[in-house]
Amino acid sequence: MAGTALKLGLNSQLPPFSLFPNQHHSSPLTTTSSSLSVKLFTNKRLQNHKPKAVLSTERRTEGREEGRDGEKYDAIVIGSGIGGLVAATQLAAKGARVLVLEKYVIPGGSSGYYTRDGFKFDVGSSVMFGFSDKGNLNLITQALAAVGHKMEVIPDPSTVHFHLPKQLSVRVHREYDDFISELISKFPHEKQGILQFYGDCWKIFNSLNAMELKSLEEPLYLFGQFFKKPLECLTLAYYLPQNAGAIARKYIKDPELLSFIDAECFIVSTVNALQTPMINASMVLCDRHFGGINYPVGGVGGIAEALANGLVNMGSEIQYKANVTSIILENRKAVGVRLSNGKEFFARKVISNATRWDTFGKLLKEEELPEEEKNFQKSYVKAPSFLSVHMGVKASVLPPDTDCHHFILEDSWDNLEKPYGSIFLSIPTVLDPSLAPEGHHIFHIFTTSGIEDWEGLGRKEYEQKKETVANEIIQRLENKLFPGLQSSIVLKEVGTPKTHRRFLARDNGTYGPMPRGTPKGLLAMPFNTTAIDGLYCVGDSCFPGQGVIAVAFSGVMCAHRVAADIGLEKNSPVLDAALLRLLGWFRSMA
Ligand SMILES: NC(=O)c1ccc[n+]([C@@H]2O[C@H](COP(=O)([O-])OP(=O)(O)OC[C@H]3O[C@@H](n4cnc5c(N)ncnc54)[C@H](O)[C@@H]3O)[C@@H](O)[C@H]2O)c1
Ligand SMILES: CC(C)=CCC/C(C)=C/C=C/C(C)=C/C=C/C(C)=C/C=C/C=C(C)/C=C/C=C(C)/C=C/C=C(\C)CCC=C(C)C
Repeated sequence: MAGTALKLGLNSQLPPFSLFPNQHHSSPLTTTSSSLSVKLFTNKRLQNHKPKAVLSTERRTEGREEGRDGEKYDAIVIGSGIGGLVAATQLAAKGARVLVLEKYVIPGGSSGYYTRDGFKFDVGSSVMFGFSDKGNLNLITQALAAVGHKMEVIPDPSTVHFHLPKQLSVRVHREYDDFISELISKFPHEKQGILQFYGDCWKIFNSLNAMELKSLEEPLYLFGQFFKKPLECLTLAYYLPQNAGAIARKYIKDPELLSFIDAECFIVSTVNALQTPMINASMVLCDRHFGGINYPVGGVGGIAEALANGLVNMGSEIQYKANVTSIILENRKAVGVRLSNGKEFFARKVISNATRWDTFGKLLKEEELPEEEKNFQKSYVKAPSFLSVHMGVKASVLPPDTDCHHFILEDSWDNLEKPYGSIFLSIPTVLDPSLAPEGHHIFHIFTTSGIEDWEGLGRKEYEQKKETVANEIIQRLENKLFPGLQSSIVLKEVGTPKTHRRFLARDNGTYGPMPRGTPKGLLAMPFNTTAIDGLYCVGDSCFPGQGVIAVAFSGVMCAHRVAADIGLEKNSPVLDAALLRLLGWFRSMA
């Protein structure tokens, strides 16, 4: 539970966000995994598997690795973000032999971690959806169970505490009734509208929760679901092209309440409610009360570590410091990948967990951009990146009963979507004190920021700018919530969009896709197959978009489609072709 002692190394381990060369990050597979509360289920199949080599980039010296003639690998996955790891582990659980190639030294991407001076920091979000023990939408729990793991989690009593203009303060309690009563107490004249809007969200959530979630690109499954759960499927089909803001406006008139719903959506989509697909909004606005937000003991990085370990235990492989620089095509079919050191690996299918911009713009740069990708780029732009500040602070700076997650927008609703306009703050040590040395807390602060603000600066100017911008954000937090914050800091690491670009290998350090205008809900979002035969994408630039649980779903869908294509799941080539054409046509209508 919360107080479980986690032995963190005494030596500083430089963080991924440090820009100093020659930094090291100890392998999660050799150091910290034993200290995480990860339980191995009894699973005969897993016990019979012998762990294969990990970190084995040196295994063979010639250019070409095995995998071609004997078809050693059924699939290669480029990148070990949660999207890539879920696709890989789901495939391995179906009996496929998978190779994951990760550029960095540990798994997880945006859901990784780093340690420094006894603090253990989550790289990205600490708000975990899908981590409960009930329903069909606990996709993180299910992904871990597929590799025989279960992580101990700490229930968060509130998802987020909003601190908004005109002193509007709303706490999103775990219990739905408590949240709704608090919201109604702030907007009593909108009681009906509030119940109707959130009621629609529940209709969608309950439909999603009733379904078995698999690839929407696989016709036998999709038609089977329509047959088994017609009402639920029709509900989802009805809401698929709709956005939360438009539905909120059907029921609610008060502009301040509509702005609150914008903020509810912004924290998960980085855009306002009018641009946020209703299905995605419903998923997060309800799961936080249904399964609740649960924090994994030992930090978010433990999820990726457990998945990577599970993958290896099932006889597949993961290699680190394996930077894929191109996807190898033969007769317009993806057959393998080439690394920066010249090594080549071959497999029946290639899955890219790099963003679609990176996949098509960098790994396939010689190719003309396929029409589908042009359409994707017409509908979606890269969301800005983040400025992130990871701090260790003295515990005395926290008022009693401080919540774990906060969203702060001080003066004007107009600033919601502006760079540095609003501030996200997570204090995961409120839930799991073992992440920091005794008497200290972690502050993970982030705010949107574009790469253009950080380019063309000299080294000194860049460092000075990081210090100035971070200090302004910290001062705002001090003024609003934590008197004495500046003087309580014992450790501070600032990451910019350039840092995110470098360490997460995401074009411009982007947070993910953002609709160019008002989208038709999720209709234009591409699934996992691509115009290149044998190449699939997974992660947040695929349906349903950003979010750890969202990319986990994209991993489940991708694994199902690939498994059907390599004969590990039922498939029907005739229906496949018809459905893929139909889905392409739907997307072109968006
Ligand atoms: N600060 C934040 O909170 C933050 C920031 C960005 C993204 N996110 C969230 O993180 C999730 C993204 O998950 P995801 O699974 O889509 O991806 P990811 O970005 O987390 O992981 C992609 C992985 O692929 C690796 N990679 C990329 N290109 C590679 C290459 N050429 N060769 C080898 N490895 C390569 C990267 O190193 C990374 O580990 C989403 O939930 C997103 O919303 C959060
Ligand atoms: C195909 C056709 C055409 C039709 C058919 C119909 C149908 C059947 C349909 C179906 C559908 C489905 C199944 C769908 C599904 C979906 C899903 C699952 C979704 C999900 C989503 C999720 C999400 C979006 C999530 C997100 C999250 C996030 C992003 C988070 C974040 C967080 C953060 C950033 C943190 C914050 C912090 C603070 C405040 C501090």
